Amino acid sequence: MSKNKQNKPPAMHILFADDEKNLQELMRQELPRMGYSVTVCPDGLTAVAALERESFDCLLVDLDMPGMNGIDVIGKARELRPEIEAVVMTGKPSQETAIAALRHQAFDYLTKPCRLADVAGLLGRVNERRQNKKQLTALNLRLRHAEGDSKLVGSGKMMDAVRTLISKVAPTDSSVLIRGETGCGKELVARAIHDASLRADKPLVPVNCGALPENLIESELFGHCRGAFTGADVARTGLFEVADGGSIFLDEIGELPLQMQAKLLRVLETGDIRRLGDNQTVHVDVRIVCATHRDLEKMVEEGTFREDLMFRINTFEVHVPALRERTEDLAVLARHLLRRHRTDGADDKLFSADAMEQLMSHRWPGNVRELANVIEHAAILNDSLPIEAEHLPRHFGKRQLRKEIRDSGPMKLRDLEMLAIDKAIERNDGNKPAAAEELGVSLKTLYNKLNAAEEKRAAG
Ligand SMILES: Nc1ncnc2c1ncn2[C@@H]1O[C@H](COP(=O)(O)OP(=O)(O)OP(=O)(O)O)[C@@H](O)[C@H]1O
Repeated sequence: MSKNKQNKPPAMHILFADDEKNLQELMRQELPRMGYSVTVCPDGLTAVAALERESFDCLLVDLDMPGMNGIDVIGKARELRPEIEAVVMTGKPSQETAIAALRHQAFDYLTKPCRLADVAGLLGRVNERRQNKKQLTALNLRLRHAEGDSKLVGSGKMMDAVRTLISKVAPTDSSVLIRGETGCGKELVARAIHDASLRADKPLVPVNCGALPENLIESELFGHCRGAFTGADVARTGLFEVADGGSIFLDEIGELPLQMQAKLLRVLETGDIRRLGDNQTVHVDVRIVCATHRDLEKMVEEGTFREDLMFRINTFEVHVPALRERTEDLAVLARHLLRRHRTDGADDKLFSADAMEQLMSHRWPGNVRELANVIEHAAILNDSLPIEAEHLPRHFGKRQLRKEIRDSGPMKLRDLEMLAIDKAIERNDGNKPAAAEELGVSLKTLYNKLNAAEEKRAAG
């Protein structure tokens, strides 16, 4: 097979229905020459019978046929083969028929007599649209895979409360502020809100405010004109415009610099955005969903977050609980996350009792994201099921600590405490607030203990 042929999209299968004998013959002959296969029908009823029997990519149908007209054939085709692209042909064009065709989502409209070149051009466009739809489906699949399943797993009391809040606020157009620790599922909640809203068929555009370089935030959010700044070689549509009609998810809103907070507030209040370098404003209709793991009230006190912006975004708050606060969901979440990698095995045989006990006894400072990573690690290491404790990451949980205690011989309680502290700091790559969180003490207590140990060491 030549390379060219390999790249060619598969030919379309066309259903042609028209009562004109000449046209039937013409299409029977010419459509295969254009590279398409065709089934020719002399009337509407025969066309419907063909639709029941075979699947087609495109329906080319005359409007006026004896027995069943073209609009009814399209209607039936929509029921039987929803993916089909329909093109209407008529010798007597009128506004009513054009409107009826559009109402049935016909792709286009051909007036008879039509030239073969017009038919070829139109079928080329139908084919292109088909390819674009396929690409879109493939991209959506990839996106779903990258984002994971958007189902909110967990049936404990706390997740039930979150779900109730989502179902109440979703259908309104209120701004929502989602709060919770890092990795606890805030983005998933934002998606659930959007999916249950009246904007569900429009885009949800996620923006990680913490990941955008400060000098690019404004152009990312509001767009820019060509030449607006050095390097702006082409105009760019901002994410607010992309989200028009849908929702924007401003993740890590607490990371937004003060100057941008002021600009964002203006946009939220008026709905008008101005591209960088443009004098005109554009009106957008966007629902705002924000998330943060930061204490915004404290930031307001410290002067690093605008109070007026906080009031604008927190009309409605959803608090997503940390994983350690809802251990009742841990087993079902662990199974759900393992199913992202494995489809074999019965649900109740996915983890050994020992492995599950270790998962249950961990404090999960990184929440569900940490659990997802631990499980991915285990799924890669273990070909068979159940997942055993030894497949969990080496530094994981208390296993390592237990082993060190066993290997170290007699030990003072104080030393045991220091060992737990050292391990927690090591596990969290030196991040003391995360280590304190994992140990279940305040950061201040952790520092006090470290200082006391240091003083003791210095004193010999
Ligand atoms: N209730 C849940 N059910 C199923 N999967 C979940 C749940 N909560 C979180 N996850 C999964 O955990 C991972 C992290 O979730 P998500 O990105 O929503 O967290 P986040 O709070 O937005 O994180 P960050 O604070 O870092 O932005 C994702 O893979 C997500 O699918």
